[in-house]
Amino acid sequence: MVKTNAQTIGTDALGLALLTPDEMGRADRLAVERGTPSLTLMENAGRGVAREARNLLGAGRRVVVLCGPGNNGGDGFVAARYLAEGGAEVHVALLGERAALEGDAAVMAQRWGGDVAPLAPAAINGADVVVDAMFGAGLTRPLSGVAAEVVEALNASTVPVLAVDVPSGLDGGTGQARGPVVEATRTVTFFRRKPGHLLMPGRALCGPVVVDDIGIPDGVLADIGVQAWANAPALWSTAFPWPRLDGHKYSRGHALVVSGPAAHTGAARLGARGALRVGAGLVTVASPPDAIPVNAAQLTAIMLMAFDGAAGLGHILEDKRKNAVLLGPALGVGPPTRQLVGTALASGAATVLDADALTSFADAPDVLFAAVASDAARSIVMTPHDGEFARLFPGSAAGCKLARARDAARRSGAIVVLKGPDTVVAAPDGRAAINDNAPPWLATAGAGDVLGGFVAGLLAQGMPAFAAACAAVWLHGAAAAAFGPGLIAEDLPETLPKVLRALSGPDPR
Ligand SMILES: NC(=O)C1=CN([C@@H]2O[C@H](COP(=O)(O)OP(=O)(O)OC[C@H]3O[C@@H](n4cnc5c(N)ncnc54)[C@H](O)[C@@H]3O)[C@@H](O)[C@H]2O)[C@H](O)CC1
Ligand SMILES: [K+]
Repeated sequence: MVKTNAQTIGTDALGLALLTPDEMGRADRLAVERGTPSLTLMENAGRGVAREARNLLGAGRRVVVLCGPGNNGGDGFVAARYLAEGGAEVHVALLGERAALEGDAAVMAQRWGGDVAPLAPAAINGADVVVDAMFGAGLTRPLSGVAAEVVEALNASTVPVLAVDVPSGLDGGTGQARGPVVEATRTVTFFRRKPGHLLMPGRALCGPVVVDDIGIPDGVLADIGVQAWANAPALWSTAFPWPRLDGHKYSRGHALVVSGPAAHTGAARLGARGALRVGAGLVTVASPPDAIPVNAAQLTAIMLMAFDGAAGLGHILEDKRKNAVLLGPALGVGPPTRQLVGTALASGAATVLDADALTSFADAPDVLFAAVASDAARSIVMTPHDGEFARLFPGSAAGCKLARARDAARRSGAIVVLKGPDTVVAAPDGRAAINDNAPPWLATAGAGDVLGGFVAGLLAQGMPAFAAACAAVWLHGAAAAAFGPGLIAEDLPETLPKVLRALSGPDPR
C-alpha cells in the first residue's frame, strides 16, 4: 500500500497515477539515480514506439519518422532503427540540424546511421504510417514555422499517425493545445499517463493511449507524491460500501432528496432512484405541498415527506438518521433555495449540491463557501457542469480543467465534481481524479440528477466524500456505456445493477 495525502491507495491503484510532464521528468531522473541509464530508458521507449508503429503499419512498408530537436526526437531515432531492422522502409525527417542534437538524442541519432532529411511537409508523402516524435514533454510554446506546416499537412492527410508521448503541440499537463496540434491515430507514452491524455481535447487528439514500462520503478511514485489519478474502481473499491451479511436497511443510511415544485419534480425522483439503486438503505423525497400528489403517484420504495420552506426541511433533518441530502435539481434559483441549502449544511448531514443549489449563490459564492467551511470535516460535494461552475467560480472560468477544479475545491472547502466528457473530481487537499469512461450519449437530460443521487446514496452508506464522488462518477459513466446509445436518464439507475455485478465486490461477510 502506498500512503499518500493521508489516503491509502491500493497498490493496484498505482497504475492509475497521472504524472505531469515535470513529474515525469522527475521520474526519469529518479530512475537514473537508482541505476537505470537514461539511454536505456530511451532505448526502451523507442522500442515500444517501433512495436506500436508496426501494429499500425499493417501491410504497409514505408514509415516516416518525424523527429524534433530533443529527446522526443531521440525516441523517434530509436524507433526508426528498430523498424528498419524489422524490414520496414524507414525515412527520418529532422527539425533542425543533426549536429545541434544533444545528449541522449544525439547518441540515438548517431546509432540510427541512416539518412536524415530536413523536416518538411513533403516528408510525409507516400508514408504508410507516420511516427510523430517532434515534441513531447518539452513543449514550451505553440508550434510555428515548418513544424506547424507539417502538422497541418499531417492533419489534412489520411495517413495513420503514431504520437510519441503526446501528439506534438499538445500540453501533456493540461490536455490543451495553444496552437497547431497533431491529431493522432494512437499514442504511446511511458511509465504513467499524463493528465493531458485524459483531459479534452487531449484525449480525443491522442486516440487510444498505450502505456509502456520503460524501466522506471514504481517506487519513484512515493517520492513524487502523486496527487492525480485516472478514475477507476481500483482507486476507491476498498472504500466501496459493499453490502454486509449483518447489514440491514438502517445500517445502509438514509438519503433525502429535496423535490422542486409540482411541475418540476422529475429531477428529485431521478436522484432518489439513483440513491436507492446505488445502495442507500432508505431514500425519502422531501416534497413541497403542491408536489405531494405528483410525487406520491410515482414513488414506491422511495418514501415521501412533506416540507414547507427551510424550517420544514430543517425539521425533517433533525432526524439524524437522514444522514445524506441531495438538493438543487429543479428547486428554482433564488433566496428560497439558498435558505434550503443553508438548512441542509447546518444539519450536519452529508450534502450534495447540484444545479440550482449552486446557481442560487452565483452572486454571493462566498456566502456558500462560508457555510461549507463552517464544518470542514463534513462530507460536502458540489457537482457543477461548466455553466454552473463559471457562475460560482468566475475567476476560474478558463484554463486547465484539472487546475480549475482543484482551485474551486480549495476555495470552497468541498469536493468539486466538474462534469463533462472528462469529469474531474477534486478535493480541497489537492487530490484529483480524472474520469474517462463517459460515452457521449451520457449527455442527456436528467443524467446529472442521477449522478447526484449516486453520490448521495454512497455518502448515506458512509463512503468518504472524495471516494464516493469518484465512485459515483465512474459508475455513472459505466452504466451509460453498458446501456449504449439511446440512453435516457431513467435508464441509468436501472442499468447500475449490471455494472455493480461486473465490479464483483467481495463475497458478503
Ligand atoms: N531519458 C529521457 O530523457 C527520456 C525522455 N523521453 C522523451 O523525452 C521527451 C521530452 O524530451 P525534451 O527534450 O525534454 O523535450 P521535447 O523533445 O519534447 O522538445 C524538444 C525541445 O524543443 C524545444 N521546443 C519546445 N517547444 C517548441 C516549439 N513550439 N517549437 C520549437 N521548439 C520547441 C524545447 O527546447 C524542447 O527542449 C519526452 O516527451 C519523451 O518522449 C522518453 O520518454 C523517456 C526517456
Ligand atoms: K510527439
